[in-house]
Amino acid sequence: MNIAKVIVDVPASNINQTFDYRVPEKFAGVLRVGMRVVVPFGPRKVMGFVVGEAEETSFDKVKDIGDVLDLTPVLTSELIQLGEWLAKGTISFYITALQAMLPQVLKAQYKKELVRLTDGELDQQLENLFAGRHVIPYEEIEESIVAYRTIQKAVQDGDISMEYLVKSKETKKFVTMVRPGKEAYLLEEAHQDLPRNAKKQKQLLQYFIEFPDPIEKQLLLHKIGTTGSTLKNLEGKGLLETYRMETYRNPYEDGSFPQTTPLELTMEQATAIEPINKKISDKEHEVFLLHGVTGSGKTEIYLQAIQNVLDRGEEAIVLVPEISLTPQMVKRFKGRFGSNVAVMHSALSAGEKYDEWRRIHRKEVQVVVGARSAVFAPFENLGIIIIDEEHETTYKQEDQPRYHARDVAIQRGKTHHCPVILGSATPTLESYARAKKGVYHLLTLEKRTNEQAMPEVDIVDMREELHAGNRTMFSRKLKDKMDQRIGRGEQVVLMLNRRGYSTFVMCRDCGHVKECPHCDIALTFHKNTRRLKCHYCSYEEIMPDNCPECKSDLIRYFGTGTQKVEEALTQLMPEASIIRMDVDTTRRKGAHEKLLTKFANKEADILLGTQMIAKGLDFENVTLVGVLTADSMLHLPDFRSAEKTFQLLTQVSGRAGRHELAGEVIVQTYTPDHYSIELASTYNYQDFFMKEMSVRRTFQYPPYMFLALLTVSHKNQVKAVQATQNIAQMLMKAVKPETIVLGPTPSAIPRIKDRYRYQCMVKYKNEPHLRDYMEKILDYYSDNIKKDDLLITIDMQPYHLM
Ligand SMILES: Nc1ncnc2c1ncn2[C@@H]1O[C@H](COP(=O)(O)OP(=O)(O)OP(=O)(O)O)[C@@H](O)[C@H]1O
Ligand SMILES: [Zn+2]
Ligand SMILES: [Zn+2]
Repeated sequence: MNIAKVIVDVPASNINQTFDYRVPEKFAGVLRVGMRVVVPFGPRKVMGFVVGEAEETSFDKVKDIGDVLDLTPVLTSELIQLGEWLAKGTISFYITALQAMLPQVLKAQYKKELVRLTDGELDQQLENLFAGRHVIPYEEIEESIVAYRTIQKAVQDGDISMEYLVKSKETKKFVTMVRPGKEAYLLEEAHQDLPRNAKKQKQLLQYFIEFPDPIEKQLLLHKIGTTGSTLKNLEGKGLLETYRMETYRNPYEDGSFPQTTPLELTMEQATAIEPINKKISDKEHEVFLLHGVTGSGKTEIYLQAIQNVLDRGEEAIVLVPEISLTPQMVKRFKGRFGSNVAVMHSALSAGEKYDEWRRIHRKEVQVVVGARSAVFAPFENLGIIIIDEEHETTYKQEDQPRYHARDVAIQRGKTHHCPVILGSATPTLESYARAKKGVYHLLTLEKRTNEQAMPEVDIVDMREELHAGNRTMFSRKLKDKMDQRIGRGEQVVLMLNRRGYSTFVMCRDCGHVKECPHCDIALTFHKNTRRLKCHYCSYEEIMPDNCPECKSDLIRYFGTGTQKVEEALTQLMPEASIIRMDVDTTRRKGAHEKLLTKFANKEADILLGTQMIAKGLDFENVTLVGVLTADSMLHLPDFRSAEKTFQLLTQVSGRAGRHELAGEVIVQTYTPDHYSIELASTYNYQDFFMKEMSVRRTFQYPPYMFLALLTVSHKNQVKAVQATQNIAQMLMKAVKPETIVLGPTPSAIPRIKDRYRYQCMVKYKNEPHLRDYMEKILDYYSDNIKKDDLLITIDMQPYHLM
């Protein structure tokens, strides 16, 4: 390659294109498409991706590539194209789309070093470079005479490796290994020659006489119960050798998952998997919507379809919503496929994420189970992509590039000619409507695998409780049932639907609510610090003793946080033991898993938590599920609120009675007649779908119409309104007459961090050029964006309408 076409790390609209750079002699034969480079850009040096190559360029003055950051490409050609598609579809910069596909560590220029992995002879130039050291700073290459080719080859041969210095507490990247330095009979001789009192040395030797395989030093010392100095003695005599070996920061000890074998499929499962397997063997793309009630064995279908893919030497991506929340899910995949599985989710440290990514990149695993961004796993032979709980909104990314993992999965499925499975007990209206139209292939599982009936759901009207004089947050029925179940040694799950709730502060005398001075939103009360905090900016203040308006001292906090429920529960049922699970108690890594294990071991009677307990949990002994406030989401300014309520109630009800013991669900609500609550209580997805579709048709929302949301923000309110007004007019002139342009309207949160926010919504059926119009708008305002701090965000598939 003479000329490299580079996308530089400068996210600006006039730079959203490739630039040509000459490849200097020292990188000839080394540089390949998909690698990251450092290039001069104006007065600066910036990072960039090589996305294409050419023998010559039409530009006169072309600068040289400054440095090469990778020794093997980090992006495949498929991902480079996917990046272009993604940037177009979401109206993002190409560079932003490319960076979204890579682990954090590869997005910036981290310090690097070269690590020697072999004790064997290296190339002489490399030997001189290392000069007896194990690790050298990467910059030393630049000052040395060693050719990049030589380094690249040594890396490919596994003699050295290039490491990023990631700031991470886990530095245990290399372990020291111990192995015999001499043949077994020589060890035995030495063993006999050792003096009697050299007990530990003898034990060490004895160990290697019995087990000559290398073993990790720490483990060995632990086994023998001795220290490093004993080992040093034997090393000095040449009897044992130590060396360093690279290990991955493996957050899941593979060995700790009991192996599982494929189950014999039920009739329903067998019928559902057949067309999937057919597409796998025909190497054809198709999207399947697997609609199966909770506990119907969707996961077993995924596992067996994946096995089929692996048998063909192909690879599989499984997306699950924020996997840290479902360690049980990881267990199921690791249990079936062992160390062939990489796990990627946000709770991993940057270093851990990079390690998992690298196992995929190096083709050491064939399966990845991960959250949203795992859809970009750099596999080259994909045989299936699975999205579990496809209705989860976490599959939509809320920053640039604002993509939905479902769209990316389908795009990759087309490229790789492989099936995509969307699985859910409560599919989104969009997906189900597509399945009904035959765009997706609908597969249905109506029964639980154990033929258990879905648990009975009882709706309790909390208004009646109030009339009857019960002012607690627990209805009499729920309280009675809890007593009964706990008395029998069974367990209870209580869910507090906190979305849309917070603990705000209000004056009981004048009704004044403390709001953030910079954002139009109530401050949240944090009990442990007695401070009020804004969840949109970082503003905080001390909880006042008196109302700032009327000076009354009756200023109190309201709302139902999990803490508050826990307190009330302890008062109501002092003998019951409770595990509370919410953002506060699960912040620390591994905390989530610990709490769940405790509950599974029956160390508590009640598991109390937020939404996070609704998904994927499977406890044998849970026979009662209580939902404390089913309707708190219903009144949010979001056209999906009924759908979300239905989904959540169905999911959480599915937690009860999954095994031998029959389960029961109690749903407390102030709006017992709302169709989403009524229909969820009878597990009637079909009727819910029909009803909600007619609502969406009436109000012209998806899936009848597509939406695009444009949000403008500025410190000056007038400027924000004017720009939005102008944009709405520009759009109205451009779009078809049947397309609806709404706005300017203040956003649901009209001010955040002192910036006023206005929005313009487009509802359309068919606007093939809408993205172009949007880009023109960004172009038109590019000066104001750069110089006047105007901010315009465009979401072509909005989920948060705030
Ligand atoms: N063919 C089968 N025979 C016997 N048991 C099965 C079979 N398939 C699945 N199971 C068991 O049934 C239970 C429910 O299955 P699974 O968790 O896969 O359902 P699911 O549809 O994924 O549920 P959810 O939507 O609640 O996550 C599990 O304990 C699983 O091991
Ligand atoms: Zn007051
Ligand atoms: Zn604020």
